[in-house]
Amino acid sequence: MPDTALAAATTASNTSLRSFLHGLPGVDEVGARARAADLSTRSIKTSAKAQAIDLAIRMVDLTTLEGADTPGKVRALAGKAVHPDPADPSAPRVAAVCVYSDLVAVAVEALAGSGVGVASVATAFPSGRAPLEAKLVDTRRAVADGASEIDMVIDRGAFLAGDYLKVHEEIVAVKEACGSAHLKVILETGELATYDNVRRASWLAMRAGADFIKTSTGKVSPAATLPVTLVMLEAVRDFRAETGRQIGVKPAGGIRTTKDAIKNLVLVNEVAGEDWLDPEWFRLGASSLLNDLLMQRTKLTTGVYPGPDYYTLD
Ligand SMILES: O=C[C@H](O)COP(=O)(O)O
Repeated sequence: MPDTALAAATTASNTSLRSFLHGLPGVDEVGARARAADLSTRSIKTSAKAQAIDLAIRMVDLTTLEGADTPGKVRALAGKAVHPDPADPSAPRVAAVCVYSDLVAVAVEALAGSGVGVASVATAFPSGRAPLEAKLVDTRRAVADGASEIDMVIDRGAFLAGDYLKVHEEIVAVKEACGSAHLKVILETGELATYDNVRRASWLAMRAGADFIKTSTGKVSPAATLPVTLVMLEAVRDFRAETGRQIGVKPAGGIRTTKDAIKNLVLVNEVAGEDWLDPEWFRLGASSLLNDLLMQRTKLTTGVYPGPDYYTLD
């Protein structure tokens, strides 16, 4: 894509955004599925597996996003984020704990000095259906309480209706409200209907200032499928080639096993490249992946699986 096309997309008009996004090359859906399936069959050596598991742990955004969340649950999760395996201090800490905005202050206090970030969902998560003013209040409150990362949802209704300008402007406004906090933009790919839309939404979010693009809220199925993550990894790769700016990727929702995590890491390496194989550029949003990573880690070290009650609940 010529630079002039990219420059034109910065003009804040729906016509220019539409022209840019619909001018992106179409996604070969069959090809994307086939490539993701092919890459997911790659096996890795035992020594590489140990490294991959530790990397995956360091990439986890340990998430609780339930209506029944309590300060006590968030404190327990924070403890687990810092010391995932109480019996093995060599187990690395996770990247961040991800909570609703009203629980940010609790997480920040519990994680003070730990190096684990606090991410907060915002902007009327998970639906995204609220006036922009309310979304900005939500964002500013989370940042004021100490969130270092904001996970915003896009307005899928506006996107699907072709109102790209509204989506663009909301992301720009939320980015500004974030201040120094990093902004992850959730596309909710399970509602975007086509892979072409996933590519368009990725570019729209990146153009508007996203630091990360994230697949899903975890509240809609399908969530983080490998072909969708592949399309988003292609987008960040191509965006960096065009602009020199590197954007992170966060698949989230339904990632529960070490196998799932390693398939994602293979995808990152093969599609975007090893520059993305770092928690700064790739995260795994998950509420119940960490225990499986810890179990597989212990199995590699000791040769036996720990019992089912060994780890605290995710
Ligand atoms: O952002 C993370 C997701 O909400 C987690 O989804 P999950 O509960 O399916 O792991």
